[in-house]
Amino acid sequence: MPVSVSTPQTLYDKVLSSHIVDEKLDGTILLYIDRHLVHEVTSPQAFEGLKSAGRQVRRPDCTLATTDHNVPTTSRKGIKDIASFIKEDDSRVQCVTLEENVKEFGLTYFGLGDKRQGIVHVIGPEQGFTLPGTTVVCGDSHTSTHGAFGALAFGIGTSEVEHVLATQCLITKRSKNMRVQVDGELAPGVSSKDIARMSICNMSIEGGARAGMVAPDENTFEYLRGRPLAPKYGSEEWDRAVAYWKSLASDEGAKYDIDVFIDGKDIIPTVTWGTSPEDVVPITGNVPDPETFATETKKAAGRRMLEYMGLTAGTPMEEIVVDKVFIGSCTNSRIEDMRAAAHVVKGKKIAANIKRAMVVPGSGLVKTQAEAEGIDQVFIDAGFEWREAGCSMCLGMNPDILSPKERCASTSNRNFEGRQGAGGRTHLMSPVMAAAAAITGRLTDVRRLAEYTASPHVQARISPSPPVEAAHVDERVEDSDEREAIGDQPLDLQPHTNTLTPKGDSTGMPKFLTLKGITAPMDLANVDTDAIIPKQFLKTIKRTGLGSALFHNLRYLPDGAENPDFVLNKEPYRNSKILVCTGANFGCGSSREHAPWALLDFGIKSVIAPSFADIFNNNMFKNGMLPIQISNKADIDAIAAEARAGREVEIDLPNQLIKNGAGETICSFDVEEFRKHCLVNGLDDIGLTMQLNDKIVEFEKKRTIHTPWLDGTAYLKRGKDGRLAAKAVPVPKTNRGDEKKEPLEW
Ligand SMILES: CC(C)[C@H](C(=O)O)[C@@H](O)C(=O)O
Ligand code: SF4
Repeated sequence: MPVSVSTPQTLYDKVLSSHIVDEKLDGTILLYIDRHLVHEVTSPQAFEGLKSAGRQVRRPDCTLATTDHNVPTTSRKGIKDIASFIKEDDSRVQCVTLEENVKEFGLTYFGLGDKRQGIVHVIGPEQGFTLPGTTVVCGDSHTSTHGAFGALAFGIGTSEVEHVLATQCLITKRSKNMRVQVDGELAPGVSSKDIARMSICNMSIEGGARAGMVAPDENTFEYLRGRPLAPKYGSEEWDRAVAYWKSLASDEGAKYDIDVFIDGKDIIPTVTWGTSPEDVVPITGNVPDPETFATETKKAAGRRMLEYMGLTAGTPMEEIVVDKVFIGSCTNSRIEDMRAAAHVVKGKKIAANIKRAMVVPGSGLVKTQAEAEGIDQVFIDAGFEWREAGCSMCLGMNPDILSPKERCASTSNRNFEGRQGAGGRTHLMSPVMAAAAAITGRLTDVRRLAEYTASPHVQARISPSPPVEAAHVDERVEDSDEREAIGDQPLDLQPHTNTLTPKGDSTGMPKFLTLKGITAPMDLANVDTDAIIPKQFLKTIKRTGLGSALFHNLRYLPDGAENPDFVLNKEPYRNSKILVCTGANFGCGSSREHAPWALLDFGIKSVIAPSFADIFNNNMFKNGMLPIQISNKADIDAIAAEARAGREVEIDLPNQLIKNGAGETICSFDVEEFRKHCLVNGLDDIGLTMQLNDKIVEFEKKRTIHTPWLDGTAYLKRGKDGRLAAKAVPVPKTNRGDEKKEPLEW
């Protein structure tokens, strides 16, 4: 929705300010959410929360659900239903629970029998559900992908999923702006993941950003043309939308907090060597020597990484032999990725030492398109497996996993310990580089493959994707077989708003005032949420019972016995109430709220660290827990010293002080006023937001006037004139605020 301002604004500022429902003096913002994607892993507890509070989904028409993380990627021919198809109990329960929830709440859902099923971050753009200038959220950290369209898109935890389902809003605050500008030509062999819109925005989360955004331009409009949920191409509404989308680019003279300029020719195909996405080197480089790292914490982390990865410092990256190759994930499983990798593979065979090479398209539609282009056969002829859509070996919540010590060339986005399977070793890279590794059997500079540099795909990554024909897309949606296949889905969604019943009661959390107890010390940096709670424990549909799995891979030895060296297995730390970590970026990676749930279930209510990843930080607060950022090294060392001595530490939230067991102050700490208020009073966010229902209704009326394409019945059949069939239920006039306009003019 346009906002008129005189000072130059960034793209982020524009999208943010046009979605503010309410802003408090302390900067707390109630943000309206246009698009909510839902998947099976992070939603069960949210739906359960709605049910127990008797709440509805406020905007079913702005919510889209699919199953992706747990689903097997084996052939789905003859599939009867998800319950008989998924063999693994926990995965099946999670998927079936989602199906029950979408039915109960009337949401659009792409199940396994539907060609439109796929990874949330692939299907959103593919359907035109993701649109420029929108706010997009999902209980998944890689929601940042959708920023490629000029949307403000970010991952949220399960409590926030519940909040958005119930209120279509989210409580947030303003972020800082960083501009990254890549100029000039890209060198040959530099491709998606090294640099490309959706991949870059996808992995902006790995770079520490909450969201990545690219201003919409002709490439964006071309991509969106004819997508089922985009405004109808050629209609007055399309023109109106494009005019608005064009206004979103950052203004001349807009101010950024940080500016980064990169010359395209300096980018070399990049691979990871360690167990954090930041551990990268150019493929032409060597495995680094941790002894050259700046601090003792980094040196120790580097040594551990080399040991885990089975690598020796100084080894040329190109000498590293791989066992498996995975081309897929929300970073790199689109048709452009398939085409680029197939080009490298065409006419060749995978190397004899490759035990398994898999290609997993990001959605059923990507798969269908690739098959129409003969890409599947290129891979199959070379010895690859051609699979069905899903997250697959990116995370291994489904049967696609690495065995211990197996090394994988992977186009996914995270190389954390155990991410692709316990003991598995992941090297992240682009699709063309993974394809090259499959052919040579080792990490390989794709530019060495003779024909490669002459390929149109070398530079194709910065060109627009071929337009999707409108007729083709409409055909998919109107195809009667397909409608049958999804016959049990609530296709005739009603674009109505389930308005809130404002309840005065917003209490619901236990109050947090002071906390005194044993404090466990940790000296690791970048403690990721995969480490806090590994993927196999995400299959629960409950919030409780995860304490025994906390830090599973660090806490237990491969035979299941306790690791006597791990802090939580030692006395007195088995009874810790606080964790102090001296390394930065605690809780990075995935948005899984299971991480704070596991800490809480163990008994830890507060974590003290030099810095936190944003989603994890939010997730702690949403569970009545307190993350405390202490950036002063002397202070955090002093707290860690108390912890190491086995003495109690006290946190006094009302006075914002950390004290030693004797009650002497070690240091003070900052906490946002609003968050403190909620913790101290045990307030529940949803209850608070519900009290602002009038403002939300007011916002929705304006949204309908300014961006009517965001309300909708989405998948209803359209006539030749682009209008929805009579079966459609119009948006209630009271909510549109524009009596004269035809409600269903798409
Ligand atoms: C399961 C989900 C919470 C998680 C995420 O947030 O990223 C997953 O997609 C991942 O990649 O680790
Ligand atoms: S990062 Fe991997 S597991 Fe997470 S959404 Fe993307 S494909 Fe799925």
